[in-house]
Amino acid sequence: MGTLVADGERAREGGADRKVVDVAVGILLQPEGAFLLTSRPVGKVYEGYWEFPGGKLEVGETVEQALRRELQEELGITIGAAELWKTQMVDYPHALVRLHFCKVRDWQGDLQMREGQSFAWQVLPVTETPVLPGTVPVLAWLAEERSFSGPTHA
Ligand SMILES: Nc1nc2c([nH]c(=O)n2[C@H]2C[C@H](O)[C@@H](COP(=O)(O)OP(=O)(O)OP(=O)(O)O)O2)c(=O)[nH]1
Repeated sequence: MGTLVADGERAREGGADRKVVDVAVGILLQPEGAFLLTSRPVGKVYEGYWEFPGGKLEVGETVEQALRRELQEELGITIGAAELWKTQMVDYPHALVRLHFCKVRDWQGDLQMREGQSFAWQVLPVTETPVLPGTVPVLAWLAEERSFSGPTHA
């Protein structure tokens, strides 16, 4: 299971030089506050787990460019501005990832699950299960922002 890495902490597993994989993640927000979760496609690590859509940065890409490409590829939508909100490192057995979470309020096109994912517009508490470990902190940040108390997910 993934372990959240605190700010300033260095991941020791696999040596100090363990490569960090940067990931751009989109929190698509409806005007009333519902947010989009998608399930990880068959064949990927953590298949079937629920997460915010996104993916790894390719060489030379900014977070915003990667997010725009990933959401086009995976969901068939074209996003407007992406506001970088929070960054979180997670140490998984398969990779050490740095997640760049961006809020997106503006996009064009109808949602298409191009990788066979499922999707759900959710509010707190999230009812879809299981939620990816690296997704859980976002729910806590949203809860704080919304003065929501109680469990953030089932
Ligand atoms: N998209 C996304 N990834 C997350 C979240 N939380 C979290 O820990 N991750 C991790 C899971 C993966 O290790 C990594 C994303 O990699 P990925 O395999 O989904 O990315 P990708 O679409 O570029 O994959 P691929 O082309 O290599 O198949 O980030 C989240 O909320 N959304």
